[in-house]
Amino acid sequence: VGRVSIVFLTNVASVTPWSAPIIWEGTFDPILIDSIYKQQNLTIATTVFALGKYTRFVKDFLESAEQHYFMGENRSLTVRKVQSFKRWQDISMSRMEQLEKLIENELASEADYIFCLDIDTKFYGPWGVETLGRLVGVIHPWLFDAPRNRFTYERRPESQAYIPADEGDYYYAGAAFGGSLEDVHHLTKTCREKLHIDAANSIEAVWQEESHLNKYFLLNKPSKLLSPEYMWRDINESAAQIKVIRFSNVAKNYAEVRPNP
Ligand SMILES: CC(=O)N[C@H]1[C@@H](OP(=O)(O)OP(=O)(O)OC[C@H]2O[C@@H](n3ccc(=O)[nH]c3=O)[C@H](O)[C@@H]2O)O[C@H](CO)[C@H](O)[C@@H]1O
Ligand SMILES: [Mn+2]
Repeated sequence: VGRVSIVFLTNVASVTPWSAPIIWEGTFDPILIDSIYKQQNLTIATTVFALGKYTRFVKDFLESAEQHYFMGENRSLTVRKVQSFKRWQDISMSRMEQLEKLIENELASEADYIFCLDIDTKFYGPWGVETLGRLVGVIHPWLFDAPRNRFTYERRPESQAYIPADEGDYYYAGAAFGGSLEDVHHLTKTCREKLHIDAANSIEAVWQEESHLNKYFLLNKPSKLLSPEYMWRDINESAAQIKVIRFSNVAKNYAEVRPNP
């Protein structure tokens, strides 16, 4: 009596057209890469914003990060008060300027890498040194499988985030990006400038700073991409390509949690 195992292989691209790696489960050896990075004694900064009712997400974010997000002693947590806004869109967009100033004033000299994450999220699997790189973007969980003509880029030429129909590589999530302090400073500064120009012209990009991030990554190619394992739709959603959910949105009642529609 024999046993037959059937393994379903789902092909995913593990490299971009400009030769940057795309990180999926199976494309790296976590033990080997950990042992290499441990010798470097790196400091990784991570930022999240929690304003208004979004403070409810902080506990699960932090507790799950303790379990799955990098590992190491000497962790420290700093809380800052930031200006809030009436509209959730303004809260979300204002993160670019806050991050730009935070990097300039404090983090540039203190950390080697930074990740900037949404707070309505939770870790479910390992997120480690395989994610480190000069400039890191995450492929959006709703559009990783979609053809380019379905990408929700800003399509109005009046906006600084405009991307014409025949351009664009991937659709990136606004909820997670990172890299070296220098590169992320340049990213946040550029997006802040473009957001201000749009505001002065009374135009708001269709997906706010996520639209500007997508324009930035079109012109400044990320050196590493993370698969949607690193920013998934919801823990209860599955897709054949996703073998491990490492970090996911948590379900939220938009009408109840946001200050405006
Ligand atoms: C998965 C993903 O890529 N999510 C992006 C998406 O919608 P989301 O629905 O994920 O946006 P969201 O409501 O989570 O807002 C983004 C972030 O702003 C902060 N916040 C927002 C409202 C509030 O009252 N208090 C508060 O603290 C909080 O850190 C939150 O995580 O589009 C947004 C801009 O349109 C952002 O680019 C998000 O990152
Ligand atoms: Mn979010």
